[in-house]
Amino acid sequence: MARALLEKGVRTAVIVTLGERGAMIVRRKGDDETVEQSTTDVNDDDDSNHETIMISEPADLPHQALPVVDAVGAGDAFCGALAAYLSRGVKLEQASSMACGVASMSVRKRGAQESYPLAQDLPECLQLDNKQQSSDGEESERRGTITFVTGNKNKLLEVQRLISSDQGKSVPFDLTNAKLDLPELQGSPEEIAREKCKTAANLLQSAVMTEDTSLCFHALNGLPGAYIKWFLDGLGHDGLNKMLQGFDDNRAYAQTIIAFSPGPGKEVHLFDGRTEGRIVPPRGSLDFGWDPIFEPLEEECESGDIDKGNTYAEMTKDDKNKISHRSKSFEKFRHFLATSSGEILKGMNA
Ligand SMILES: O=c1[nH]c(=O)c2ncn([C@@H]3O[C@H](COP(=O)(O)OP(=O)(O)OP(=O)(O)O)[C@@H](O)[C@H]3O)c2[nH]1
Ligand SMILES: [Mg+2]
Repeated sequence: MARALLEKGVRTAVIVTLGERGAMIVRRKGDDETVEQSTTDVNDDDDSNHETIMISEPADLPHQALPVVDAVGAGDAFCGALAAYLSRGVKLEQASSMACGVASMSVRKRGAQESYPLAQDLPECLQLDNKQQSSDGEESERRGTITFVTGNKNKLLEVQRLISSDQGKSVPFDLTNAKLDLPELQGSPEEIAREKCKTAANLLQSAVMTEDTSLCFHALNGLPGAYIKWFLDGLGHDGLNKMLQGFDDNRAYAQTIIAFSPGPGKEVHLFDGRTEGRIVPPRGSLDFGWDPIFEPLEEECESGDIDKGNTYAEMTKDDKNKISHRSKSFEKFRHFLATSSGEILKGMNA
């Protein structure tokens, strides 16, 4: 349906609201918000001409814990809020995420109009544009939104957990999520991360963060590294263990590289976090990738003051976050956001 509407001449994008799952933006590949209608011949059965961007509300809105009581008026709340944000110059993806946030407030009250929040009742991160307009150049008041582009729900959950445990060290940025599977070039983890982040910033025309995780075996000079996803899919936990048979070194490190760009064509900043461990037969919950075969070294556990001898999959999520590759990289990123926020906000608005 969205593709048919685009074919009939919708100029920018079709947005489909998806209830509690947020919303979806469908547009022609290569279009940004200002591009005139494409002349591409669109084939309804072939998705190669379109891109779909999944949008969710900003993480950690204060009302999220409240029960949903009535969905009447939620679509109108979304449309009204979207129009308001767009009219203030907020980009489509960010405006859609914020509009999901407003609609999710409306379903927590009964009725239609009575359920819409007043501007002054909106939480800080949904008031972004008011702040920007009223602050008149005063940077300390301004906030920016960064879109975490990932197709991996477990990564998103861990980063959301890191952010919510970050209260008190807060930075003037809100995080939203776009679920996109981006092409990943071959190369070193740094090269892959840099190119993926550039692609995401161009595609979304906004400030983005991406993250790439590698699992690097010392005995294999760092392989499978960034290609661990395909090795894990192809060989499973047992196969990964077998790859080390014949070596007397089962050590490996997990590495996350967060890449951040304030916008299309802007500099990409990389933040590297590593945790040293051993590859062992699988133990613990099977929720997340290779967690069951990665046992962090004793020194890593000591540094986080957690029990030794467990795989990531046997730890609580909070314990994993105390020592994980992801949390180390995230901590560097958070420090960068905290110490360079003025410059970054300028770059985002330039
Ligand atoms: O057990 C795990 N514990 C972790 O902490 C962890 N972090 C990432 N992964 C997995 O390692 C591969 C990296 O690939 P990756 O960085 O390209 O991710 P992805 O393609 O799934 O998502 P994204 O690229 O859309 O963000 C994928 O198989 C991920 O599922 C992990 N597995
Ligand atoms: Mg990937």
